[in-house]
Amino acid sequence: MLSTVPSHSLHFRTLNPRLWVKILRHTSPSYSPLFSITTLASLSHLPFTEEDSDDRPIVSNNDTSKPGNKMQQSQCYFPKRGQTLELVCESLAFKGKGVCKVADSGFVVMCDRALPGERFLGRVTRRKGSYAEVTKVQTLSPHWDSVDAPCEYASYCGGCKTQNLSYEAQLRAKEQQVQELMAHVGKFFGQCPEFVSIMKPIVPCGNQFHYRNKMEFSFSTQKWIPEELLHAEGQNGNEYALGLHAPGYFDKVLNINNCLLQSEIANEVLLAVQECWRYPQLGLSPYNVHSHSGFLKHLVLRTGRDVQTGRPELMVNFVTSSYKPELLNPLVEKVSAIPEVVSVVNNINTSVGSTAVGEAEHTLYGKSTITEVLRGLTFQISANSFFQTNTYQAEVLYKLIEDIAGLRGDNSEIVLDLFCGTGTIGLTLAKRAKHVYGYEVVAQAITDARRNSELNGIINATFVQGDLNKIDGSFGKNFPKPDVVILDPNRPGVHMKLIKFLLELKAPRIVYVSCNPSTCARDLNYLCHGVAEDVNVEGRYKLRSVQPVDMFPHTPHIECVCLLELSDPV
Ligand SMILES: C[S@@+](CC[C@H](N)C(=O)[O-])C[C@H]1O[C@@H](n2cnc3c(N)ncnc32)[C@H](O)[C@@H]1O
Repeated sequence: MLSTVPSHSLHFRTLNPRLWVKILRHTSPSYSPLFSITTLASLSHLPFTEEDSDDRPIVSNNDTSKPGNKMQQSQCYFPKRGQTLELVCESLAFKGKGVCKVADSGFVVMCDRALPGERFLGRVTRRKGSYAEVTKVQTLSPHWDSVDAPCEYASYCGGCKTQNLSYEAQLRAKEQQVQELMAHVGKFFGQCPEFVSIMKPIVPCGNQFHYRNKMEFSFSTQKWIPEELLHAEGQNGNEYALGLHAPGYFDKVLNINNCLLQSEIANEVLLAVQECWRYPQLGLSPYNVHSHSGFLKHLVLRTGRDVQTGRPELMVNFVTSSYKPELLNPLVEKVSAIPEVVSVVNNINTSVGSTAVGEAEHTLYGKSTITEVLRGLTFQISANSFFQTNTYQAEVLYKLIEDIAGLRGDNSEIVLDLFCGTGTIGLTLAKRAKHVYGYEVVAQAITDARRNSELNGIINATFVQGDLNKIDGSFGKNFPKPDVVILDPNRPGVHMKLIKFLLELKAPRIVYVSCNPSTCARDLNYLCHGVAEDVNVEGRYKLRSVQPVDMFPHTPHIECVCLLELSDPV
């Protein structure tokens, strides 16, 4: 029987910058671009707990028992709001923020868009207990890895944060982040002699631009103008905008005519819409998120591929606050004149929130879905179905998953695909498996997964809708014991109930695919070392490999594929 969870309220907190504060406080002040065993050795004793994920201060002003000690000095030192500091960025951490230490005190500050090695002046904007946030005022000397960002919006846009760091340096920073998290949150350094060989070098992304097959732009009554452009001639913050949200603003949008992350053809569509949607005679108004009035909410562009010709095919999705197709007609005519546009849909979203998913959908031109090919299988993609956003790198990722899953290929093994989405991973494994069982919470994704298996003539896959955070004793009764479990949760990671289930299930192999290395490291720690707060939960797995994959260049996101093997197979 599964034991009860003593303190699971802690479990779903996302590990936050405080963790980096602890790591950084104890590392050398000089920037070390590569993973350093010395650094990690000096860190291995640090008590990284999940308390690091809440907002309580982890240091106090009173703790000054050993004057002269650098760490103690840092505990006494707090910069003031508005104070300007000269800083050197040491590494990239949480959400791609640059991490720096104040000279002499070692006090940690975080700065958006500061690059490792960059010396700059930063103004303190916020104090957060044990660390402070600063905004960059002026770069004094750039890092030698800095490059000119090719995108004209790179300095202001919330989309790409590290475009002006060379791609090689971005990869090094991501690799270092994963290693440090696995060492300290996963507690693998020190406990695992093969740690260095387990950590694989990051797989770079072959296409560093134009890699996103889906982009969501927002219409707004308020065009965001960056501070440094405020006084430039002709700049007016009251104009309408269509583009991406300014970092930190839900109500201000940076107007964008071209985004280097999406396909060239998607940019053609964006420009076509930009050229005409403001014409007064069309009577189109952007949605106002304050007064909840207005019509146009989002423009979502999805790029797929015609299975027969291999040519790109595009879906244009107008998300509006009500159903008035006659108002959209001129825009539909304009975009459907572009030959690659094969589908124009209208999602109606009457809620006051900013989500682009509609309660109702109408097809205004062409088909209601587009297609894409992945690992030789065809997938139908509708406006709201989940699909890996970087198709090129998803091919690489799924090949890795297939290799790591290590199916014998004699169709004798059972695969359990947890958090299966539209079934893409399970379906790519089905040809080598006896049967695939997929579980997923979103009903529409399960419908898509079943349709995708039919479309590809796959009959050995079963997809079930269910919430994996709410499993009970009956979970596991409807499928045979798996040989391989695929775990692909979203950012919060795996719930303790499921961790315990997996530890009881004792599948020989688990492939953990993660888009958040901090929660991944936490869960791997539980699966390998048990749960410190619950002596009844013992770890049963050995970590065999951690393979970071760069799916999203110029952003802080990191994907990892990890292999776990049962310690004592019975
Ligand atoms: C990172 S996606 C992976 C999707 C899929 N494996 C793929 O590669 O396309 C995570 C999936 O987990 C699903 N999910 C999130 N929370 C869940 C829960 N509590 N129970 C079951 N599925 C959940 C999401 O809806 C999403 O489809």
